[in-house]
Formats: sequence, structure tokens, C-alpha cells
Amino acid sequence: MLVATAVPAERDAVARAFSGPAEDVRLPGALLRRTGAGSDLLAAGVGPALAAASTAGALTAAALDGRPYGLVVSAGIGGGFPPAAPLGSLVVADAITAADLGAETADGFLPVTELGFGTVTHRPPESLVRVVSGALGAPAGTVLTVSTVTGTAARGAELRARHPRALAEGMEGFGVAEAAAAHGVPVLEIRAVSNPVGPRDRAAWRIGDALAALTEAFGKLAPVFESWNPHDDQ
Ligand SMILES: O=C(O)c1cccc(C(=O)CC[C@H]2O[C@@H](n3cnc4c(=O)[nH]cnc43)[C@H](O)[C@@H]2O)c1
Repeated sequence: MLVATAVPAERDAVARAFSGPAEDVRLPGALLRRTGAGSDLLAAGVGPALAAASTAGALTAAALDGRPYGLVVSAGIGGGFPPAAPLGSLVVADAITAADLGAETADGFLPVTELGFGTVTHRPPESLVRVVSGALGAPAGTVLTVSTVTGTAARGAELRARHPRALAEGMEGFGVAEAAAAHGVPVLEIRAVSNPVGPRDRAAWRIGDALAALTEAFGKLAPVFESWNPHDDQ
């Protein structure tokens, strides 16, 4: 399994859930933290483009090494849509959606798919979402990927109107999912809520609580990932 976070503080929060010695493995363009349990952790960078590039590098290196990953998890802190995703809570993506990939028109936003290009949503395996959401006691729903953190109530309301199932937003999930899809590897996204989506108040972000929730989550998930059978969805 490859776990891709944005920043080292998130990677380290995930790493705390894995016991045993870890080693760093340097790849061209990426530094992996290989846990004793055999999972690789990657601080893939902030934003969908860098996260996609770093994740693709790690996936390619593993494939060339003859040890392809069976699962990629995008994990980190994120903004939660109240009241479904309060501070310190966890959410699991059943849809990973690029919320600002498209065109603005006089009639509103058009996703790239309506322009005839690509995709705007990746769907993690249903059976995996079910068991992870159950193990964490966390809701499953859409997690949005944005290149600009929402900072006003108006933008938050617009996103919610376009994505009524949205629980949270982050900046990397869709990029990680694009890289995983290119390699035919299933993807999952887990966000720990550090702040509400809405008017910007950086001083009110509860980063420590969210990082602690991330550690606790991965502590619960080791047996879940181990027993998950990808063929359950086929
Ligand atoms: O300052 C710190 O100590 C610190 C520790 C861990 C993470 C950070 C970040 O700033 C991570 C940036 C990362 O967080 C995601 N994020 C968090 N809230 C939102 C949001 O409201 N909207 C979108 N993204 C959010 C995002 O994925 C960033 O990459 C700082």
C-alpha cells in the first residue's frame, strides 16, 4: 500500500500508527518512508499537480521494481462541510471529485467532462469504502479536490450546491487518484477535519486534533486493509 499525504507532518502522523523500524527510500523526485509493516508513506506535496507527479513516480518505481502497489490511499487534513464533518472528525471518500477543473461560463461552472475531456470523479472500490467507513465510524461521501482553499461562505455554498454529497475538501485527492488510475491501482481518500469549509480563519484550524485523528484512523485500519479483497467489487 502507498499512502500519499501532502506534507511531512501528515506523513509522520500516519507513520505513528505503524510500529517497528522504518527506512527512507530515495526515488527520483520523491522520498518514501517504508514502514516495517511494508507500507510506503509519501509526502507528495501540496496541490493536485505535485501530488499526481509524486504519486506517479512512486507507482512507476514500484512497478519497475516488480512490486506494484495494491492500493493507494490519499490521506491528510482537510476542510469539513458542517454539520456533517465537524472538527476532528474523519471522512472517507466514496467519490473523489475535482471541484474546479472546468470552465466558468455566464451560466455557471462547466466540468471538463461537459467540455468533452477526461474525468472529474474517481470512485474508490465500494467494498473498501464500506469496511473503512465502518471501522472508523466515519461517514462516506464526496471529497472535493480544490486548487484554491475555500475562504468565503459564498464559495462554500456554491460548492455545496454543486456537490450536495460533499463532506470535505482537500487539495490532493484527485491528483493522487489520477496517478493511481493511470496505473490501474485502486484508490481511497481519508480526510481528518482540521477546519470548516467557509470563511477563512487560519487561527481557528485545529491541525493537532486532525493529525491525532489521522494517527488513530491508521491505527485501526491495518487489519482492514490486510483483509480487504479487491475481488469483492467484481
Ligand atoms: O502548519 C502545520 O503544522 C501543518 C501541519 C499539517 C498540515 C498543514 C497544512 O497546511 C496541510 C495543507 C493541506 O491541508 C489540506 N487542507 C486543510 N484544510 C483545507 C481546506 O479547508 N481546503 C482545502 N484543503 C485543505 C490540503 O489538502 C492541503 O494540502 C499544516
